[in-house]
Amino acid sequence: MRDAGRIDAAIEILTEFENRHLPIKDIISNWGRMNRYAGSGDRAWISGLVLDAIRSKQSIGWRMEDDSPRAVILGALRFLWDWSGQRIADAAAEEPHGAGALSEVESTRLSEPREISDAPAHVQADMPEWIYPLLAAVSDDPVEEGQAFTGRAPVDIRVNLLKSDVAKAEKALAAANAERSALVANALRVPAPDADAKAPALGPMPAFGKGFVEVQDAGSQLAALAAGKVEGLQVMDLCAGAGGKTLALAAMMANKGQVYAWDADGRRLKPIFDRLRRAGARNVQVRSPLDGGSLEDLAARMDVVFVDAPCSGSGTWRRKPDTKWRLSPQQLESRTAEQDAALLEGSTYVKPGGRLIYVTCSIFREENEDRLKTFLATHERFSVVDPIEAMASTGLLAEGARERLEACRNEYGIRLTPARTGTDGFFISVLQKS
Ligand SMILES: C[S@@+](CC[C@H](N)C(=O)[O-])C[C@H]1O[C@@H](n2cnc3c(N)ncnc32)[C@H](O)[C@@H]1O
Repeated sequence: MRDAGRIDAAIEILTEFENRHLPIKDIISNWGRMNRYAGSGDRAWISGLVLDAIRSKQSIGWRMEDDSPRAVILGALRFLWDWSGQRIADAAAEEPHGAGALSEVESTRLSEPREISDAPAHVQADMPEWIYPLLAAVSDDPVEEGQAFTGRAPVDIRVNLLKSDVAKAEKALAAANAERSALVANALRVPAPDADAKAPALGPMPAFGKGFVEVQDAGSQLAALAAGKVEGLQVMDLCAGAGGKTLALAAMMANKGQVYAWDADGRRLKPIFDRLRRAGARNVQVRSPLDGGSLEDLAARMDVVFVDAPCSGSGTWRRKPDTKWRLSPQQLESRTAEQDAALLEGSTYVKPGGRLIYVTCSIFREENEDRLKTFLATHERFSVVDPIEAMASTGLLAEGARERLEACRNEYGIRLTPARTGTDGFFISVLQKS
């Protein structure tokens, strides 16, 4: 496809998103199914543009004085992809697949947009207006925090120490420009590609197929490290889902001790079996409500219970930018009720002297500090302990990481954000039972 047709397709997809409010991933794959002539390069280019536009759609709409999908896509090309006004005008006017010649007003707005510094704060932060105060409550510079969520995310990789080591993995992924993580000793980072560049295809690389490495955000890896020294212990991953944290925990345990992986929604556990096999993790017992499994026998027996709680996913807005605009106050409220339930349930499996790790990939106080405060008010045997100390005890923090993490600490745990740590947003807390 020529750029003209690709731009028109991006406008069509963004229009569908604005009209139907469905997950953008589904809209893009549906578009691909209906337009089979588009090759993989075209689809990557189009979805790259659409996702960039969605990340910053409010600020672009403000600068263009028009928040229509057409204005936002044209503005994304100008302000994010750095295309000249002439290049955009030529592509738009191209027959027969262009989106239609630019109007005089569009040309003027592309060349002389409004100053973003004059926009209201939530527009500068590219946040829905109702969310901005939630961000402002947890950050000294909410605009900067919000803007950091508009960037493309890098791909972080966890080197599976059950099967490989960092030097070997670095060599195996050299073609993808993988570099060492500044936070986790056994992690690599493939930087996000520039605007219309294609991301390297990591999946087909042998290192992935053989289980030497796993894709996992460094923030998620740090969350697993908060379980501390777990080798030989009895560990429960209560909200295991597809097993991201389970795999990291099993590797930290060097296959010694036992992990019990559970999820209230047994269907979510489906990918875990293949992933465990590939990773060479042999100390994980998956229990599922789907086949009548239960955790009853484990009450008050766990050294560590890991609660990777369901959440709004606000920390992952760089990767799933549509969720920033689709989140509602009602959804946020239901998540907090689920968090209280998961925390309460998890606590029943912790033995005296054991630890309860509470993690969300959300930055909001409502899903983190407030939940912990509520829980601690009625569970006096639990108290907050130092999550950074727990991480450091694994020996897997990268040099210098400790100082960076110290800046993220508060009385309940640590909050990671794209602006502060260059990771997805996470909250990580460690409680100890007396
Ligand atoms: C954030 S996701 C887990 C992601 C997973 N740990 C990973 O690293 O890939 C949260 C999971 O918690 C599950 N869940 C929600 N409430 C639960 C509860 N009370 N007990 C167990 N699982 C629960 C959900 O079904 C969902 O799969």
